[in-house]
Amino acid sequence: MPDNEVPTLYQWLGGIDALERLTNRFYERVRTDALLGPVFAHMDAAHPRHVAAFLAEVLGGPSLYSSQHGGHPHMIRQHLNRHLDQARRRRWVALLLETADDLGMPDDPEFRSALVGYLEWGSRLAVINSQPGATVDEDAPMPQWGWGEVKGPYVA
Ligand code: HEM
Repeated sequence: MPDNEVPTLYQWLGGIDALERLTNRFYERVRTDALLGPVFAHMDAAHPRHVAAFLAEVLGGPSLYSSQHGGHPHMIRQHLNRHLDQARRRRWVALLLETADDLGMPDDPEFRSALVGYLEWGSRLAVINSQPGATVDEDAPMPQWGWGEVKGPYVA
């Protein structure tokens, strides 16, 4: 990457291997969590890999989820009628961030504020899409998330 080029969030966090480490460890914890365990009781063994592919694409990496896993409409479909609530959403976000800390993922203010921003947005949409009457927009584009207001990593 040229020195003056701002990395994507995907590059900054370490690419697909780092994301798969994150989701594998995260869903191990989810399984044993009192609030979230029952919600994910029937989760497929490939679920952590699929979510890593989704996050990779959102955070500026390759279009793995669109090309191999049905794209954004498929993800939305997975949340329909799950009746998720704010308590479960908050636990989901908190556990993911704790797992990122445990794994020593980048914790600079710029990266973490962008990551938290995406997780807040995405998890709130998951709750909305899980309520009775929610429908899937088959043309929904994949979200794209960047550094936001901080514009890039801190350079001393
Ligand atoms: C940024 C937030 C989120 C993202 C990016 C995300 C992503 C995904 C993706 C990509 C899938 C489909 C996986 C596949 O294709 O196999 C999925 C399924 C699912 N998600 Fe989420 N999700 C988010 C938030 C949440 C939250 C907050 C909850 C619950 C508290 C939740 C519960 C579920 C469940 C129960 C499934 C189906 C699991 C199964 O196969 O049994 N998601 N999610």
